[in-house]
Amino acid sequence: MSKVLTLTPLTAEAFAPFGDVLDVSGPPDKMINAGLCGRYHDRACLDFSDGKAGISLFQGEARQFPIVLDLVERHPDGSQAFLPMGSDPFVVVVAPDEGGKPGVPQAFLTAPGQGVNYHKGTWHGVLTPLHAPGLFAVVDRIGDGPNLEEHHFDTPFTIENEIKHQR
Ligand SMILES: NC(=O)N[C@@H](O)C(=O)O
Ligand code: NI
Repeated sequence: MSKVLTLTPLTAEAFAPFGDVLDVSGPPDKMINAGLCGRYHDRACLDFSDGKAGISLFQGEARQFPIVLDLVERHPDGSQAFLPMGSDPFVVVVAPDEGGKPGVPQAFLTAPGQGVNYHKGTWHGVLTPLHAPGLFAVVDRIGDGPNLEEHHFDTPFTIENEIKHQR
């Protein structure tokens, strides 16, 4: 038996306790390149206990709904940003920390072009594309040690393909 998670549109406000939403909503912070480019400046908190920041490419398998969530993870030593290299929405799952274990997860659907940056230590689902090729640039910590803590839920959650708009 699984518990159903409601999928809601990703908003910066709802995601704020967990990380940053990267998108070009609103006016740019500055115009550059002779007025031909808007710069949305310094929009994510990159935070690494040690090591260095790196950029990797992830090619994730596209998932079909209903999506079963039985695992979340976190990176105690660094933030992790997922920047889609296409315009397909993807599923983002986060959960609050409750005494070292994840609480009830929240599932979000990104708008086309939105990326996310999980703050250091935030419980999150693994990369969950919905469309091939599932190509993402990932900015996270490059350093020693696993920088990974996983939690397997005793009872999995199910994410249905039904978007509920936030009130
Ligand atoms: N393990 C890994 O690099 N990927 C995960 O951290 C993830 O969030 O997808
Ligand atoms: Ni991760």
